[in-house]
Formats: sequence, C-alpha cells, structure tokens
Amino acid sequence: MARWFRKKNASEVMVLEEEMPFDNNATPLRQLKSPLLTVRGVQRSFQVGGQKLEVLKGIEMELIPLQLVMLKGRSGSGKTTLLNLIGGLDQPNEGEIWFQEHAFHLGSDDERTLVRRKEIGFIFQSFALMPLLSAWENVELALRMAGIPRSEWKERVAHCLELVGLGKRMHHRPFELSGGEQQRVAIAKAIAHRPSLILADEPTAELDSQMGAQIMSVFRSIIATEQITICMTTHDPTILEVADHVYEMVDGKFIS
Ligand SMILES: Nc1ncnc2c1ncn2[C@@H]1O[C@H](COP(=O)(O)OP(=O)(O)OP(=O)(O)O)[C@@H](O)[C@H]1O
Repeated sequence: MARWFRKKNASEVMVLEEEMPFDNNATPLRQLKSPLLTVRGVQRSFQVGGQKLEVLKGIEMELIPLQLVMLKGRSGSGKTTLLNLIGGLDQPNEGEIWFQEHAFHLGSDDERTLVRRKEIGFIFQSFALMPLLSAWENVELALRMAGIPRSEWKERVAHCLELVGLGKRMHHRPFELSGGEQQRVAIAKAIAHRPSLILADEPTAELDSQMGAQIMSVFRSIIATEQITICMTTHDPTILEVADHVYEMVDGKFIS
C-alpha cells in the first residue's frame, strides 16, 4: 500500500521504519561508483479537489558523492515533494530515480524502506527529537531502530555527539538545549547508522544566522569525516553560498 509522508513529520517516518526487518545482506553502496543518485525526467502531480496539480514537471538532477547540494525555490515550488521522492518516501508519476543501483521509481514500499533505513538519514526543520529522552538516548534510539547491534551503540553514540560538538552536553534533554544544539543532536541521530546520504528539509529555518552557520560547518565536517553526501533545501542566500551545487526550482523544473 502506498503511504504518504509529509515533511516535519519525522515520527511517521520512524514508525514505518520500526516495522521493517533490518537487511544485513544489503549491498555496500559506498563501494559502488558515482553518482550516488540520478533523477531523470521526474514528474509528480496530485489530485486536489478533482483537479490535477502538477508540482514537478521534468526534474533532472544528480547527487555526486561527498557534495553539499542545495535546492532553492519559492515556497510551494516542490522542494519537499522532490526530497520525498529522493528519499524513497514517495514515487513519481513519470521518470526515473536511481539511488545507486536501486530503482526507487519501480521498487515496492518495502524495498525502498530497506534501502532507506540503511543508506539515508533525514533531518527536519523542527529537529524531530524525542522530548523526554536525552541527546544520548535520542541517538541511541536511532541505532536501535536501524537494527545496529547493541554492542556498537556506546562507541557510536559518543562519536556522533562529539562530532557535532555536543561532547559536553550528551545527557541534556532537548528542552535544556538551544535550537542550534537540538539540531546538532538531530544531525548526530541522522548520521548514527552510517548512511551515505543525508536529506535535510530547511534545517536552518528555525535558527538565527549564527546558529545556521554552525550547522553548515557541522555539515561540512561530517561530509569529510563520515563520507556522507548531503542534499538540503533552503531559502537563505547566505547558506546557499556554502553549497557545492545549487539547483533552483522554477515552475516545477530546475533552471541552470
Ligand atoms: N500530498 C499532497 N497532496 C496535494 N498537494 C500536495 C501534496 N504534497 C504537496 N502538495 C502541493 O505541492 C506543492 C509543492 O509543495 P512542497 O511542500 O513540495 O513545496 P516546497 O517548495 O517544499 O514549499 P516550502 O518552501 O513552503 O516548504 C504545494 O502546492 C503543495 O500544496
């Protein structure tokens, strides 16, 4: 059954992932050659009040490994719709989406979920942390849900929280942390299971410019140290400056 996921609703994504068995035999994708992701001629429309709303009208893009790629475009232009497709949370009406050798446009929900839970991490504008759990427990939960053996948790949680600069605040709960610190916990959570791709929907939108710059610096650092590729949406022109590549969406297509 097709399921629909909207942005800022991380718990819904997590519920589905928790239902899925972990596939220990999945292909080690990072050993394969680039690009990490290829989108060809993708179209996505929705039926709204009996009318067809065409949101994506022929998207072409590639994600090259270890790049920081940004999607820009005015509100409602379809950025989140595209992120949902890239993350295998939704499928296009037309076109192809290849995540390495995995055909996301053809695969079943279950097949895409298996790839997603191993290879992709999500970051949301609203942080999507469990409010009653500490930073440490939030990251640990991500490892549990990804099916990572318990024996690896301690070292990995400490490593990820150190990496995002929260070594001294590991046992704080979200309400005891600033917005920027909460987003850094969310980043630690997203990278904990060693995905090859991070998808981030407006990750700096709720932060002031200084905290936003810190998040971008953390992104740069995890690309280098964790060998991760990042694709994110943003409206902020100062943030766009640090991208390796910017795709601008106008009228359901990218302009160069
Ligand atoms: N499931 C859906 N059903 C109907 N319409 C949808 C659905 N998902 C998205 N849309 C519509 O598609 C258009 C693009 O939405 P989307 O959220 O992708 O834009 P966006 O560029 O991410 O906007 P923003 O910058 O405001 O977050 C909007 O008009 C939205 O209402």
